Amino acid sequence: MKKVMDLDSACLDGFPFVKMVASGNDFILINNFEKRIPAEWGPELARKLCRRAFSVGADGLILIEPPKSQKACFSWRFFNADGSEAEMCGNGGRCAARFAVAEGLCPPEHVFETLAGLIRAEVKEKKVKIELSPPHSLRIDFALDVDDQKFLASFINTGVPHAVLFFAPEDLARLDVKQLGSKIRFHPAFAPSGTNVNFVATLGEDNLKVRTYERGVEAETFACGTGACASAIIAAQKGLIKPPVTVETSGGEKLNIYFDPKDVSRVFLEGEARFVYQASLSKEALE
Ligand SMILES: N[C@H](CCC[C@H](N)C(=O)O)C(=O)O
Repeated sequence: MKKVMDLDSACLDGFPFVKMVASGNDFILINNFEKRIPAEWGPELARKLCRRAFSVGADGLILIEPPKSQKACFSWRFFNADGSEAEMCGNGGRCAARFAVAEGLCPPEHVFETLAGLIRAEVKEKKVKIELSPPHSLRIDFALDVDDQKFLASFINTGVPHAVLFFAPEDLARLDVKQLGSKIRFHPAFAPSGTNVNFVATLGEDNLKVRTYERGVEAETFACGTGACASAIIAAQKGLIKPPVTVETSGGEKLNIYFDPKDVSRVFLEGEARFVYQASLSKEALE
């Protein structure tokens, strides 16, 4: 007898989903308003569906569900590819907002619920702008020893935790992001939750290049929305750039970040969120 905890692939056979991408950060989105997918299945469903080559493949899985509060038109569950549930995802949030409008769940301007708080979204066809939850836990320029290397790091939580380190552009280009990123991601300084790790170069007074090692994907992704915002805020606090900031992501697409350097409680992330395809699950995709 299968417990409800065990994912029942048979009942997911034929279940509709869409694949979306935001600057190379790609996601599987499912309209779970009827709550046919129990919350307990989220981690295992994410691990199975996000596994590239063996299934759909994505950086994360997003379940769109009814809101808990009157202020929002949907709530979501966000799971990284490794099955870990994250409080927030900037690029995933932009995809979710566009998907919710396409599904007829929300008007183009709406609010949705995440574990990091309420997120305000503005959908204008492919271009989506969201306001993050107020960033917190800012720490600028502290020493970080990684094995026998010493780094100057900064930290901020933009819905999820982000460490930020600055490099010269030529050093950033040749950096082994996976090797160094994985060491910092699990560094004791960021225990117990760990952190995403952003490697940043200043390209001009309003232009950054950001490469991100993502917690829960455990790899460099082509873009990280909350990481781009974290990098822009810290660069401004260090006097390196002036907002609005254009962030060049690893995948080559640009993200626009808006905020007042004197009041970083309101941060806006803007970029394209695109539909790649819609399909239905085969139970074999869950084997
Ligand atoms: N991997 C992140 C969540 C997704 C963040 C990223 N995809 C974004 O666009 O903000 C974490 O577990 O903290």
